[in-house]
Amino acid sequence: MTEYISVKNPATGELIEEVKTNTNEEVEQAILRSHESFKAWSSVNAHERSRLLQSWSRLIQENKEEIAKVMTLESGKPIKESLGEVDYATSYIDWYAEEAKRLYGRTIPANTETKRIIITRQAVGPVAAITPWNFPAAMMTRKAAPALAAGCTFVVKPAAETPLTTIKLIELAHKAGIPENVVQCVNGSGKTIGDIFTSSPYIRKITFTGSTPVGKSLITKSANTVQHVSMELGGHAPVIVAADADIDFAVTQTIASKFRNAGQTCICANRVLVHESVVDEFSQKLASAVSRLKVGNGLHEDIDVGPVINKNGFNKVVSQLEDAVNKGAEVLAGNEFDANQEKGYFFIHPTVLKDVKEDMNIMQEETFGPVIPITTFTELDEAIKIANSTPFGLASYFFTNDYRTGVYLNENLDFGIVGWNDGAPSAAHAPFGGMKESGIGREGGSEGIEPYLETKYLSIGNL
Ligand SMILES: NC(=O)C1=CN([C@@H]2O[C@H](COP(=O)(O)OP(=O)(O)OC[C@H]3O[C@@H](n4cnc5c(N)ncnc54)[C@H](OP(=O)(O)O)[C@@H]3O)[C@@H](O)[C@H]2O)C=CC1
Ligand SMILES: O=C(O)CCCC(=O)O
Repeated sequence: MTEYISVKNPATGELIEEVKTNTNEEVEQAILRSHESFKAWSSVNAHERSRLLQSWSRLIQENKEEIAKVMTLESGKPIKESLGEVDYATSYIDWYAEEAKRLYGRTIPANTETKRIIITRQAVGPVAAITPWNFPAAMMTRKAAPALAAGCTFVVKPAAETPLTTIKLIELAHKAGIPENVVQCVNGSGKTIGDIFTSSPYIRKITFTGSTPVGKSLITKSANTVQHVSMELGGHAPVIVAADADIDFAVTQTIASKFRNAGQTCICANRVLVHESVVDEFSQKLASAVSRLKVGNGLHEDIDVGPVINKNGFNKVVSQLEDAVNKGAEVLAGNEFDANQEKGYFFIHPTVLKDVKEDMNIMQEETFGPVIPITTFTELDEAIKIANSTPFGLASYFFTNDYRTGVYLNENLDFGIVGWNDGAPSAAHAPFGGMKESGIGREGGSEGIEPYLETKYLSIGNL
């Protein structure tokens, strides 16, 4: 019997579309097609692969408004953010269309006159990707673009909440001339399809963005087939506001970092540590600005913060808030909800908490919602200790105009991404990824294509 995923608008709970799921056999056939088309695709010359990627990017841009609308409908993010995400998604395709032409090898001087040593790079093989709902376009293209540029074939399983954007982008890839078997989309349960991907002898690499527990299980399962893995997992980003920081700037940047996609990003500000001498000024200015943010259906142009994705996401945030307030946190803004379980929409008003302590869950777990917990520190080392005290190591931020403080913080924070007076560090041309349980590997920049390449060492003898 054919099964369907009901894709619903998280701002209203209304059904947008039913998407047919793929049977296990269909997923296996897609993998087989990926395997069978690998040789031909990896043999296409890099300039041609680059041209095809450029055409894909152009077509996406030509359909930008339509894609953004679909993205807002299925993810709930404000339309201005969806339009921005389309640009962000194509920036990865544009970047890797160029990198395709720069997959250089090298030679190594041999220790005898009768040998030559040549190092070349080749595509790792068919790649399987599992992507999340929070960035339905960009998390796919930042995997697909380097994979295709390197000569890999690619099959993606998008999140059940947001398959429509991905389906549309894959259609456009085919329209751009990338062969249908080279880039494919399958739909269904993450667990079932993840198991098929990780046990397949044809898939040579699995790349995932999502929660840390799922990432860990994919790493474990892919060990059986020794697949390459790239994992972009949870974060718990600290923001450190030093005594000398430009407070107004720190407030603006913290808001930009925190409320993008209603706080549902793995790099958003999650714990704000403010020097005790400036905490009152910072908290008051922050709460006042946060109270002015407009919450609502992301299709309306003036909306700053949309709904959270679903009931599970809502319950997690509410339970963190209850725990914090019960343990003595003070609410400076928000802590209000507009949720309708029956209809299926869940809005959380942007919230600021003060007097947050380390034993509160909100300081230990990723929130994935529009809440800013503020705590204080006296010595810089105390802030560093708190910042580094979780298993996560994705993004961190600090605000200071003192170069010694800045260099010291950068050298002592155990995070893959550090924003110094910068709450928005993401860029296609820079390596994005985490330390510790936040992941393995980097996406973006020249580093982002490395995981899709094997190194081959050729030793020519008897010359
Ligand atoms: N790093 C990040 O950007 C993200 C982090 N998260 C974190 O995870 C929390 C929970 O969100 P949630 O959506 O449940 O995240 P998940 O990690 O469960 O989902 C992300 C993707 O993984 C798939 N998936 C789920 N279970 C498995 C599995 N066992 N094997 C393989 N793939 C699987 C999902 O498929 P399916 O649609 O079928 O569930 C989806 O495509 C959030 O609150 C947040 O803290 C979530 C999303 C992104
Ligand atoms: O939340 C994520 O998984 C990725 C954050 C988006 C970005 O800034 O690249």
